[in-house]
Amino acid sequence: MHNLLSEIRYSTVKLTIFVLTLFFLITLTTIFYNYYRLDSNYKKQVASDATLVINQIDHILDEFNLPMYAAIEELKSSSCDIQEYNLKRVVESSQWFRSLTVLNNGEIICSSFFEPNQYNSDIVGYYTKQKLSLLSSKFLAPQMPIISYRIIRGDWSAFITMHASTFLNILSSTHLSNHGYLIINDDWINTQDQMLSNNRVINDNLLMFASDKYPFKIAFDLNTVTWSEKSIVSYFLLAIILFASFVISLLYIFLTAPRRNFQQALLRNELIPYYQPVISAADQKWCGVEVLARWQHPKKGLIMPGQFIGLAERSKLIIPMTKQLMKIVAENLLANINCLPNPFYIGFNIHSSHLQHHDLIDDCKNFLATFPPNTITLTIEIVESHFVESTNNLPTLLNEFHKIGVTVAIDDFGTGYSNFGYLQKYKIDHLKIDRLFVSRICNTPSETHLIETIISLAKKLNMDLIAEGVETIEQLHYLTRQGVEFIQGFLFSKPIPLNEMLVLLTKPMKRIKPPMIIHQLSFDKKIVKII
Ligand SMILES: Nc1nc2c(ncn2[C@@H]2O[C@@H]3COP(=O)(O)O[C@H]4[C@@H](O)[C@H](n5cnc6c(=O)[nH]c(N)nc65)O[C@@H]4COP(=O)(O)O[C@H]3[C@H]2O)c(=O)[nH]1
Repeated sequence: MHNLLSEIRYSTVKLTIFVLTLFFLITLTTIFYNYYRLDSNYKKQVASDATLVINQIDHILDEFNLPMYAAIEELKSSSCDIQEYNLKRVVESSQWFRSLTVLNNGEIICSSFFEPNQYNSDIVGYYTKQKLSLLSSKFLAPQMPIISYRIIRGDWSAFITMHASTFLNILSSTHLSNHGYLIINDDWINTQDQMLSNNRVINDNLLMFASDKYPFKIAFDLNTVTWSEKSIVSYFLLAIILFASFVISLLYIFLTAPRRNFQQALLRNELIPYYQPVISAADQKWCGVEVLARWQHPKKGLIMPGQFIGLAERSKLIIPMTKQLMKIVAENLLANINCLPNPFYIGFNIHSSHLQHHDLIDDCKNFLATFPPNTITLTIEIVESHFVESTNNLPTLLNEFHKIGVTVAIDDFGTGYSNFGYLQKYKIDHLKIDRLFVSRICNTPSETHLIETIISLAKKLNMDLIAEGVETIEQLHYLTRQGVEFIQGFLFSKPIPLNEMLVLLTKPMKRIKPPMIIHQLSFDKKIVKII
């Protein structure tokens, strides 16, 4: 039994862990899936933005080549005096560059911006170090970084200067406008026109893209990107998933709490048997007991079956509960076998699900084997509904019970079923008249006829009758006169714990005599006398 309970506990714990882990994994996967889906979509978006920016900058630089080469060619054949005006016109008409300067053998020949007195090697070196340079302007606009672009044709070369913002504006038009950088050689500038040292920017989350045509790169720093910029939807989705996880976990814990409590009760042996005497109507002596479960709750006290049998059935703990009761009853009664009348009737309520359970027969065999032979009559009480709705294996099962000496009783007989065909179909030993009928004895002729019909039906089918819920002397005598063999009810005793039962067994059962006065009951015009 303990093994079975531990098994149930173990499998429940396993199931709980499994469900929670599964749930946790699903939630986590969903979160990561969404995160990475958004993240990879996001990275794709950044890459496509980067391609657009690079193409646009490449295109602008391409456009510079033509006027620069043209200026070199012009200056090869004419002087700066003549060409200076043209250079200035070219610059004015360009929406991009701010100066155009032509050099020969490294010396400035003509410039749209520099005066001849500024044509020194300092300027030349500064602006023509690289094909493309990012510089802080010395002359153009002191506060604004500039870009210089140089082309070479033989001994001749030319460079233009332009505001870095020309390219930075393009960078700013992307989704990550605030997190973009333009990198020329090793010089970094952000979209706010600030030149930075690269070690302030380099990190693992930096996406960098290089132009194939020109020596520049652009970079986006994803580290500085906030969630809200990535996607407010993903944020919201995460919150919903986490909230749903929380609610479902709470629901799970809340809904499974009664089952867990009951399971704990079984493990702590809080489910105990109470015994209600079954009395022989003929001599009013003990014949046996019906075992009725009680939950001895450590805080709530004694809990009646009406409050937990349903839970035990729903949570599939009714079988372990019955097995545990059988074990306790066997121990209780074996220890006191000498106090018991011989043979002693013991009735257990068996739930219909237990009848499908393959080891019920073994449990009954083991129960009987606990006692010396022929000292105990074990009866399993099955509610009427199970016979009516029974499956095909019921006849086989009933045969098996009879083979091992277990008798079968229909419990709560007559409650709600009008088709009694099953009574002939199955071999049933006892019929327990429900206390509803017993309580109506002598009420009206029709109700009395009903119980008479049940009694005569049981007799015709050779079944022993046990009347449940006998509370009054009138009911007792009426049932005795009708030939009901066994009586159970508060008139003799309520269900009691073992110690009280043992005390009761030592005393002779109180004998209930017929009423001294002739009791007259009037049903319409008939007079019935109960003596
Ligand atoms: N008013 C009144 N009541 C009387 C009188 N004589 C007996 N009773 C009550 O009638 C019920 C008889 O049990 P039941 O019909 O099998 O009905 C049982 C049975 O269906 C179920 N039950 C109890 N123990 C078990 C169990 O171990 N296993 C299963 N499967 N069901 C159980 O719970 C039901 C209720 O059990 P209890 O509360 O113990 O209620 C018991 C008993 O206390 C009386 O004279 N007057």
